[in-house]
Amino acid sequence: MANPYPFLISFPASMSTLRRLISSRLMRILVHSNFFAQDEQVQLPLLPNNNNNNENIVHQDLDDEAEEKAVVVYSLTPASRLLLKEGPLSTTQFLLMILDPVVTDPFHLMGTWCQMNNHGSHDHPASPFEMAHGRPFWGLAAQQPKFGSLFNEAMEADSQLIARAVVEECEGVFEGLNSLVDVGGGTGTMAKAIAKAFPNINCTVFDQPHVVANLQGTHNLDFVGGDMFEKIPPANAIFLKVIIKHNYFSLFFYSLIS
Ligand SMILES: C[S@@+](CC[C@H](N)C(=O)[O-])C[C@H]1O[C@@H](n2cnc3c(N)ncnc32)[C@H](O)[C@@H]1O
Repeated sequence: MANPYPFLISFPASMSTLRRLISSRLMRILVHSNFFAQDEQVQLPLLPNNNNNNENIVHQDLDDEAEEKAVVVYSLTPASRLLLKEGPLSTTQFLLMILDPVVTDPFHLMGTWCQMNNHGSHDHPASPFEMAHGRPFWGLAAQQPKFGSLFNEAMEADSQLIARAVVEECEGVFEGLNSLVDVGGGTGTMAKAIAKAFPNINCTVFDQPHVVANLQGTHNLDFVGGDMFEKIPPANAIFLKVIIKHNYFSLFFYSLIS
């Protein structure tokens, strides 16, 4: 069957033997970790350097002389399909966010921060994140619009993936509800999916004022700005997704990527 997820990896003849070897090893690791599936290995003439045939994932595996004439065909797996930018359930933005230096830099301070905590110091920063950036996560996300947008897009990508399972597999949870408030609901991806699947439920997305500013609702969806620690809009049900204490934000992401 033709690979429905076209992708081409080719190693030009100009590439050094060492780099080819490294690329070949890298592909093996990616296959081993289920990022690619190795479909077949066929004896074919080497592809021209400027090959534009992108019907299959093709990798010229040049470990030894025998393999020099072989072409190994790979295909994407369910895990790597989630990383296709164009896919409806793409998690690319989420990955880009957790790999952003704003998120990764604090990990380098994790050891120092833990030691400060162990020594009972009272004026230590609340988290490795605060130690690196001098302010809490939400403060930085609000003050740096570029990172704020990256974060919101990441959460939208995650919600798109989860929303499908929630509305299709957990239908019963929403039975009998007239209203629901998604507390810390971000830009409303999850609430939009719920409001669409259950038109009788009035959904409110409640988040920090700058996050929901200028977002348009529908007949059964509205956006309200505020601080969840002060007051939340009343509703039959409260929905919480990925709401965690900011002190542990770094640890949360650490557990995601480790
Ligand atoms: C990790 S995100 C989760 C977003 C969304 N629930 C999701 O899963 O896609 C946490 C959300 O809580 C919001 N938030 C943080 N502190 C808040 C507060 N004090 N009051 C209201 N919302 C807050 C953030 O702006 C962010 O959108």
